[in-house]
Amino acid sequence: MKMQLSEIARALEIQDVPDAWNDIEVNNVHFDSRKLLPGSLFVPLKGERDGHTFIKNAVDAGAVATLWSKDQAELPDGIPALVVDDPLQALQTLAHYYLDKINPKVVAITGSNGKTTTKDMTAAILASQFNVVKTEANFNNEIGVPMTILGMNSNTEILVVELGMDRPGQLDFLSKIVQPDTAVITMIGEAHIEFFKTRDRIADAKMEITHGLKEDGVFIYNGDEPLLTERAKEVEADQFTFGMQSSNQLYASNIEGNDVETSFSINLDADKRFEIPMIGQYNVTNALAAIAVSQNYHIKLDDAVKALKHFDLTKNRTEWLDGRKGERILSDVYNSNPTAVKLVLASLAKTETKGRRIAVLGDMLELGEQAQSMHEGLKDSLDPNEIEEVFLVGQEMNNLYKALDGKYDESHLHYYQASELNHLSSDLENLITADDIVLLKASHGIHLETVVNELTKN
Ligand SMILES: CC(=O)N[C@H]1[C@@H](OP(=O)(O)OP(=O)(O)OC[C@H]2O[C@@H](n3ccc(=O)[nH]c3=O)[C@H](O)[C@@H]2O)O[C@H](CO)[C@@H](O)[C@@H]1O[C@H](C)C(=O)N[C@@H](C)C(=O)N[C@H](CCC(=O)N[C@@H](CCC[C@@H](N)C(=O)O)C(=O)O)C(=O)O
Ligand SMILES: Nc1ncnc2c1ncn2[C@@H]1O[C@H](COP(=O)(O)OP(=O)(O)OP(=O)(O)O)[C@@H](O)[C@H]1O
Ligand SMILES: C[C@@H](N)C(=O)N[C@H](C)C(=O)O
Repeated sequence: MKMQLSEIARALEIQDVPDAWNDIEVNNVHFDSRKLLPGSLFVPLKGERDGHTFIKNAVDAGAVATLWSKDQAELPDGIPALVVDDPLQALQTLAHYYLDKINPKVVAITGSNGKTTTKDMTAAILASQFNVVKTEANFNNEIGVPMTILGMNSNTEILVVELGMDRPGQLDFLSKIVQPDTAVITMIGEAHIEFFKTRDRIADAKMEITHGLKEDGVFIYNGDEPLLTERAKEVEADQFTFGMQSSNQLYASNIEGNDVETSFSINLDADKRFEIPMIGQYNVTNALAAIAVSQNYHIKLDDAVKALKHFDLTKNRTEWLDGRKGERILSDVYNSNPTAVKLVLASLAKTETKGRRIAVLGDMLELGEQAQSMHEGLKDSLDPNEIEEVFLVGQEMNNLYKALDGKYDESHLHYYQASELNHLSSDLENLITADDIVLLKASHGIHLETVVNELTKN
């Protein structure tokens, strides 16, 4: 972004600012002094600590102005301060103002799983014809979405923004900030079900993404999910469905996969053959969502084919890596929940290998009272004839460990406390050979990426 400080003050309805602010240009916004660039507006937020205490760091890093909570005892030295009731709310207000100013088309994407992958795929296809800005990494909540909006530049034509939630009402709030022209729901799983109790209530919360949809907006959703098809009847906007079933307006056929890519055809044009550099039928579903969005913006299918062959995928989403001993590592460690684990285990079981298939599964968090049964329920996705070695990590995975007793010989079934990741890494190092495939999947909070880093470091 580029804005005069005086314009930012007007956007925040701050009166009587110094004329000198007309000559101060702000070219970035950040809430972390360790990451902000010279010329930035610093936004002090409260986490474990209070961001206000890092104002000197922000000034040293080149901040040219700062938001400042009216609750602070005194103003900061040596930097223009825009005094506001709440810096987070001010960040959101500024983002809404800036979105209106740039006025891009907005594609908003949510879903229990697949938001980030679909966002990356969608942005890649749309970029073949438009100037696109997309959510970086997983910046998808009440802080991340405003940051994404403020990351646009004056010639941004389409904003592809990921909207996350783990409580009712959050998507309603975010949808009304971004006011999408296109709202996408990838699927309904069990992510954060601890705070919803049922998938029905997760679906209710996901449908909130349509609350900010523009008058002439389009709602694009996974038509294979009954929880969505039934709720879509209440949505007045134009709609478009994608999925594996031929009842969808866009569906895939002739799906073929190997260990590094998956190809498929679509009903819109049988002559087109798509390839994605990922495994898993679920990633075909994500690609269908992206293709569906692209047709809303009249992108040629040939351009969609090209874009999906090679696109910039955010790390740790079913990502192939090379292990130190020559093994292939499938890193899927950003998050985890039952549907995702079952699907990625099914993909692993079908992946060709000269050696063994090894699954390293960490706890699935935020499942609430269903945690035990959902962890035990993974036993049906593990077959020693397909996945020879199983390593389980975390308190909840102890339930699966017990459930697999008798199905796996104890010499091929291993259990670790979440605090024993170093022990797990060394045991894996000792076991793995160059011909093996190793899948690692766990919730973010288990930090299985530390094991991935150990297995892949040069
Ligand atoms: C407020 C904040 O910045 N939090 C980030 C901060 O957390 P922490 O509590 O550790 O902050 P500190 O106490 O260290 O510092 C306080 C503030 O001071 C700043 N600061 C610190 C040191 C310094 O030298 N200079 C400084 O300026 C600092 O920046 C703080 O502002 O740090 C963590 C580690 O980096 C961050 O993770 C934390 O970020 C929070 C979680 C956040 O919300 N970040 C957003 C930008 C974001 O979108 N993060 C996404 C993950 C979002 C997510 O999990 N989404 C869920 C669904 C939505 C759930 C929603 N209810 C939610 O709350 O998230 C999903 O399932 O996808 C990401 O980072 O990937
Ligand atoms: N369509 C899908 N259906 C089921 N599981 C999926 C789907 N897409 C991705 N996954 C699984 O979810 C993992 C995370 O994918 P991705 O990051 O795209 O989801 P997300 O919704 O952005 O997650 P988060 O809520 O953490 O942002 C993948 O590595 C894969 O295991
Ligand atoms: C980290 C956040 N995006 C998330 O998905 N949390 C759940 C609990 C997970 O990590 O599986």
